[in-house]
Amino acid sequence: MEGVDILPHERSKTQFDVDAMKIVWAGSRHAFEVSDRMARLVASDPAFQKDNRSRLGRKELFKNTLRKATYAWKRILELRLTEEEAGRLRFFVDEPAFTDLHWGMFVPAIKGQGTEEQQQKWLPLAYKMQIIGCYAQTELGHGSNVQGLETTATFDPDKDEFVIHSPTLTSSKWWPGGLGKVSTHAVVYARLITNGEEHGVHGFIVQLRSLDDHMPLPGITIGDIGMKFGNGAYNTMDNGVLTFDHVRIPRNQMLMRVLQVTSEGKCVQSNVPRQLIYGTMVFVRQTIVADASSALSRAVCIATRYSAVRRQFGSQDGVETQVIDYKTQQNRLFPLLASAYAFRFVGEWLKWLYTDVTQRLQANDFSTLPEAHACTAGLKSLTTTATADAIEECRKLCGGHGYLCASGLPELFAVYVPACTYEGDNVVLLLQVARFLMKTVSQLGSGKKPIGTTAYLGRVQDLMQCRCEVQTVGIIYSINAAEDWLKPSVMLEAFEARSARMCVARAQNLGKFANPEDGFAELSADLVEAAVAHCQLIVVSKFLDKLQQDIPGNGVKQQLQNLCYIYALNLLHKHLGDFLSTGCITPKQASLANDQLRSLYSQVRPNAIALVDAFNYTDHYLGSVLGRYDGNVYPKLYEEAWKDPLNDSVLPDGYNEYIRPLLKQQLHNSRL
Ligand SMILES: CCCCCCCCCC/C=C\CCCCCCC/C=C/C(=O)SCCNC(=O)CCNC(=O)[C@H](O)C(C)(C)COP(=O)(O)OP(=O)(O)OC[C@H]1O[C@@H](n2cnc3c(N)ncnc32)[C@H](O)[C@@H]1OP(=O)(O)O
Ligand SMILES: Cc1cc2nc3c(=O)[nH]c(=O)nc-3n(C[C@H](O)[C@H](O)[C@H](O)COP(=O)(O)OP(=O)(O)OC[C@H]3O[C@@H](n4cnc5c(N)ncnc54)[C@H](O)[C@@H]3O)c2cc1C
Repeated sequence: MEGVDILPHERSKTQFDVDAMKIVWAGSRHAFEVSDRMARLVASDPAFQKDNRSRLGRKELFKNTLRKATYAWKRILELRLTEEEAGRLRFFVDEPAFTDLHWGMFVPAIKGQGTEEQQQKWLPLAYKMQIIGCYAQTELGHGSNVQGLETTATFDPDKDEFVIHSPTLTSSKWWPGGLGKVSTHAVVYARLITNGEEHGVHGFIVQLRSLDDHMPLPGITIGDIGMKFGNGAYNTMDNGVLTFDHVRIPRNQMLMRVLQVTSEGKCVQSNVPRQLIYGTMVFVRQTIVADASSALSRAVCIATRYSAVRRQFGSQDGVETQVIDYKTQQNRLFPLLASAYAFRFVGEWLKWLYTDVTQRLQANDFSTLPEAHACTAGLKSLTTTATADAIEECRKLCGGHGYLCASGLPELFAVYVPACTYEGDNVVLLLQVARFLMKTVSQLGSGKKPIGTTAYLGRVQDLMQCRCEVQTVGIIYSINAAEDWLKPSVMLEAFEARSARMCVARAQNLGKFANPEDGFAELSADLVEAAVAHCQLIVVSKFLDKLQQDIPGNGVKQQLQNLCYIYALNLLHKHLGDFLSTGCITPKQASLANDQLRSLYSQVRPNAIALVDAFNYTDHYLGSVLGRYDGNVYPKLYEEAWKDPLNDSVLPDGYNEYIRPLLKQQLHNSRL
């Protein structure tokens, strides 16, 4: 069987209701319908064509993005799309643009950190896009260390104004998306100084450009920071540089929900915790987790379809083997497929957690903010690292053709990989999780019961006193055969015990240092490992929780169960050192886990194509010849090659200047 016949044949082997799975993936029937409608709308509109992106120069590329972003906004208004529909439309347009920062960070920063009055003034302008905003926090010298920012906002009580100033080169704002060429306004983070005293970093709304002619206002120097990794990719975004030379703004443009500055320059702290200044990052990190499952599922969809189409070796009956049938290919691909589903469900849960913490904050309940910070930071780190690695693995899974831009994978990697850095470097974020875990463990002795995602540390409190010996974990007695690994309680216990034991061991080591900060610095690599274990436990437990829900559709739950156990058992295999060294499982049980994993791959194999079809991606969104729905890869790849500008003429530009004289010279030399 060749070409276009392969994927229909694969689909005929499916053992579950794909339409029902599409709804599980989307989150609800309503979400599916909205998403499906928006995907078709974008795919059918030539204005959203994107297949030439990697061939455009920077200026052309950027102008093209301006056209698409403004056209998308026009369509949103014309069609009176809801916020949900607009969000999905943006998703399928699939091109980073200034509007992401306007809607994704500028608006949320004003909503989260502005007073009622400030929201009433600025949000209507932003909602109508009469002003365009960005989020100007990072500087040339400091990104991770927010308290180290150097831009100053000095209050001048005589004029009732703040003076925003960049005192050094390293205080130049550097990186904000949308800043370089488009934004008229920014939320600028600067050190607040009143009456000669410093009061930490706060957000200020600053107008950057004239609303008449778009020229930078006096005292403001502004530009783009230059080309970034990859062709096309994130170069559609005008990440910018910005300096202030004593720029004055009215006092009421400091975002004052957390701290108010009076006209005399007195600072009045509200009852809101200071950490709320970081609230926009919590919001965006949560959206980044949801986005990870999208990027990962996209890469996996391409690699899975192509692995079914591609054949190499093993011709017994004259037909070569589909590469998806090689166990090594399955062992690399299926855990990524499982991760896409796992990240989808943990993303759903995180959205719930974020909504819950936001409602509590509105009611002045700040108790769950530290957990929300730890979860968003940790899961952002875990999912983006895994997704960036997975996209690259998918490229390799597609062999040589994966390296072609036509596969869609190089651009996907280039556009995705900065997610490991923006909104917090992934290691820096794991260190935040580690701090949270160490604090939780240190409070166990005082009888404070951990709640939420750390409740397990309380449940296994007896472990804290013991010497972490093998016998203390119940799973030791529960797993005697490979199938025993398919018990949810066993799996959960294994991950909880591993994480708890790693946390306790790290806490005990920290206790050996006279100065805890010295200990934290010295042991930071170990602490990061404990943070990863904790975050992996969250993902596994949320997937297991999902399976407890009523999931309609023939065979759907069975497939999800298979994927859940593939996700967990593959992690167990990859981190076997942790599980064995903490005495959570025995070597024999580890070997049984591998047997079970292989068996699950065989169960997923006939359903693999349907499991990626359930993502419901259009060919437009996938942007990949290898991942085409119809599997017609070779003719289309051949066709695509001829579209390259190098093939516009038979002789390349430069033939007469370089190739011809070279060949003539060689000929001349050989005759001598
Ligand atoms: C209708 C039409 C719609 C049109 C449709 C369009 C739709 C588009 C929508 C798109 C939506 C979203 C897309 C968004 C696009 C995203 C693109 C990404 C662009 C990138 C942007 C950025 O990168 S912005 C800059 C981000 N920067 C960082 O992340 C910096 C990282 N550093 C930090 O977060 C902190 O400084 C760090 C935590 C590392 C250091 O803190 P620390 O040293 O501990 O010191 P302190 O600052 O003193 O903190 C102490 C205590 O505070 C706690 N804490 C820290 N952070 C937080 C937090 N975020 N929340 C709560 N609490 C926090 C910390 O735990 C300490 O607590 P303790 O109790 O005292 O221990
Ligand atoms: C594409 C892109 C878009 C961006 N958009 C925006 C935007 O819109 N607005 C905005 O304000 N910013 C934006 N940023 C900036 C981004 O938020 C920062 O780059 C990010 O927070 C990382 O900070 P940094 O660059 O200072 O890295 P650094 O902190 O300098 O990291 C360098 C290395 O040091 C390590 N490191 C740093 N601190 C520690 C520590 N305490 N312990 C151990 N290791 C450490 C890191 O792990 C990393 O390996 C963007 C960045 C990118 C790449």
